[in-house]
Amino acid sequence: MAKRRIEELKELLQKYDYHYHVLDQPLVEDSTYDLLLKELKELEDKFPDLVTPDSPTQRVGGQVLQGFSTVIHKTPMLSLANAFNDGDLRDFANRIYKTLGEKVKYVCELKIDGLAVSLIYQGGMLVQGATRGDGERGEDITQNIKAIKGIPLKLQRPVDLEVRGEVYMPKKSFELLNKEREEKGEPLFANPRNAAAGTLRQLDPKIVASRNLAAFFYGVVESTELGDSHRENLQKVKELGLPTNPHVAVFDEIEDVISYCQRWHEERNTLPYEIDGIVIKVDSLKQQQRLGFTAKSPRWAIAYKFPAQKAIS
Ligand SMILES: NC(=O)c1cc2c(N)ncc(C(N)=O)c2s1
Repeated sequence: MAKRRIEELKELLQKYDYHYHVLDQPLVEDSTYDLLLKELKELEDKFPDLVTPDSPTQRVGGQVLQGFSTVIHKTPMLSLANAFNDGDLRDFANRIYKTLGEKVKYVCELKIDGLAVSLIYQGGMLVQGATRGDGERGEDITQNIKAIKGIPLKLQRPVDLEVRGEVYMPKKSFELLNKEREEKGEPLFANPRNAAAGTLRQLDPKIVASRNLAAFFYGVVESTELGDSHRENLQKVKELGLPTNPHVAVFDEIEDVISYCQRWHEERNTLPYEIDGIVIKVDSLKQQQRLGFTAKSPRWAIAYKFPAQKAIS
């Protein structure tokens, strides 16, 4: 019966999307995927009242937008203070020890060179995607977010969640896109970050769908179920079906954080996406709360920035 088959197809396609775009381990050939999607589309055309917002057929909305409406972030999207050398990292550690009078664990994550976004899920369904904007107000890019296949339209559990992440363009997609633009005599994008930004600013979601953007999520804001450490929250985000970056490390000593930054500064070119540094956060949410924020950034986190890579001529 149609309703059951539609549910079955949605579940299959969502699983295939997750394995292909998040785990990078396809389960079926593209042709098989396309056939199932076509069958779902035909069934939904025959039974339009059985269409649900989490159906893969709803990823690329119909209309081209006239513009983006403004979103006011319930919790501001703050920027990170920067560290440019080992000394800055040691100062960061000393300030924290001075304030707390106790040791902390540091969580280190790759700083993805993309575009910060904030997603809101209600009852597990994606209801809004917004850019950072000025931190207080961003643009509503929900339509474009839905066109990014690695971003689930429905979470593995029906939770209410606001999650922060970075949308980026993998290096391979960037090279391909610039090759196409060169053949068409169009201006080239300077780097994957600009290409991702330019793509998310498109008013036509079909263009976004064609550009192969991806995302990593790294911060939980509003959630019905917060853990008590950043590491645990990252694990929760992953279990809910959101893509998270695999390179996460926890250290007790800032000297080990420094070597981790050094290592990734050397190895960054082996990654299939661009990073511009390492984000270091205090792991315990209680200790984060005690450290609080300055006017514009958390005292419990810092971005270790790599020196800009010389442009490859
Ligand atoms: N501006 C910010 O707060 C952040 C920016 C970024 C970024 N570009 N990449 C990764 C993380 C992370 N893993 O926390 C953060 S946090």
